[in-house]
Amino acid sequence: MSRGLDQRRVGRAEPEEDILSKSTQKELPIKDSISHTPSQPYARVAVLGAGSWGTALATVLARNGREVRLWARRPDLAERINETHENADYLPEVALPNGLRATADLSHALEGAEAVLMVTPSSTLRPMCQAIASHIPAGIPIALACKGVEKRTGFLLSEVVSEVLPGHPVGAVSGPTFARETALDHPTAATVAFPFSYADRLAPEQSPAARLAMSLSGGGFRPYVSDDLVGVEVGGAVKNVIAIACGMMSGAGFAENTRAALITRGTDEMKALAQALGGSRETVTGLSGAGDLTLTCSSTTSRNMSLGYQLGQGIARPSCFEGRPVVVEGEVNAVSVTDLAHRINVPMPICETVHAVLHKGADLQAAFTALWARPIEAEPNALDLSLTHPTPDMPLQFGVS
Ligand SMILES: NC(=O)C1=CN([C@@H]2O[C@H](COP(=O)(O)OP(=O)(O)OC[C@H]3O[C@@H](n4cnc5c(N)ncnc54)[C@H](OP(=O)(O)O)[C@@H]3O)[C@@H](O)[C@H]2O)C=CC1
Ligand SMILES: O=C(CO)COP(=O)(O)O
Repeated sequence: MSRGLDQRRVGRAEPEEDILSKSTQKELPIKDSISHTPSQPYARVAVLGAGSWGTALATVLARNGREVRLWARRPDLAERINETHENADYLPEVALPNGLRATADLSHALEGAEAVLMVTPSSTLRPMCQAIASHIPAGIPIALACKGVEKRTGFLLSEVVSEVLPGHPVGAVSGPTFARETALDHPTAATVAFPFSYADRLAPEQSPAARLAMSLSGGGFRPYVSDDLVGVEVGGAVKNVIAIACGMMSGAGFAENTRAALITRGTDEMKALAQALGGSRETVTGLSGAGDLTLTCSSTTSRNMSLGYQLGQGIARPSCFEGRPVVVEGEVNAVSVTDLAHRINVPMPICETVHAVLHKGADLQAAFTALWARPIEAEPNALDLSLTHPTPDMPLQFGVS
């Protein structure tokens, strides 16, 4: 039984700070005996997924001197990337570095890799892990660059990896990082998170988080390191759902006050979920939480914001993105995040509202009117209040700018 599933059974988990301080106290003699030599970047990295984000991360790694094998699902795309040094399907007109080679053969992609990045949509993670199981040597660190919660199980994506591929350190790379800007080397910061314990007899500098951060670091790409994987993963999964809410309200004609309220209250929903799963509320105020939420809620470059915006304008789902299939993680994660929140009794009213509109046929205007008319709450939730909204039946004035 995985750690997360245990926590979901018993409800609220022991706070991360307590776990860390206890283990640090116990492990002090080990900590003192570890030598802190400089961190070595990984020489060769496999990036699985040649969509926009996989290609951007592979570009950063290769530009910073790593040998990179980029796995593309379609052999023709792999061939075109190698011939033209461009991924015209996902990042047109971005020159890809020489150290980046694409392949459609998973065993070839993983051959000699010292670390692996998983960058296909979250719903494909479990089959991807199953597909690589016989090709990946034991102990190779696996970092998630996809964002989400698994729908059927309510597992964080790291728990999916640990279940299918036990024995690998599992972490994540997450932050406010639009793929195209990252590939073009615009100044970008992100968090690299792996759980850390001195009991593993590694100095922090030798941890997978530090080594992967060193591997990515350079040019415009500035990584930060964290050991709160739960907090980092929760931010990445939830921010996409909140961005859809932001898009819906913007598309329906509301402006900056509304966006700021949704970003702030959305951050609170992330904090509550992270804490309930054993992560830290503080992590959620960092790049992978509030940082990514701010980015994603700020422009229709975001596919999640854009979907919400179109729905808020009254465009029917099949016509959004001109009918093209586009990966919108918040759409599937509106279901998985709210299901998980129900299981462990965490109120997430914005995510609930998005879920109701996307998947339960709720009317967008009525659903957001109800969201705004909820009983008044304390901020932060220290006070035990019982205050009803004074005008619960007055609808929001949609369409008035
Ligand atoms: N784009 C961005 O700016 C960022 C994205 N992310 C996250 O990265 C993840 C991937 O998104 P992104 O790269 O943007 O998506 P894209 O739509 O750009 O690319 C999707 C990729 O996944 C592949 N794929 C689709 N279905 C499957 C499947 N069933 N099995 C294996 N591969 C599949 C596609 O292959 P094919 O071309 O053959 O269909 C393609 O390579 C998401 O979780 C997203 O949230 C995180 C940070 C930034
Ligand atoms: O995660 C992202 C930026 O950090 C990309 O957001 P979208 O999937 O909404 O485009």
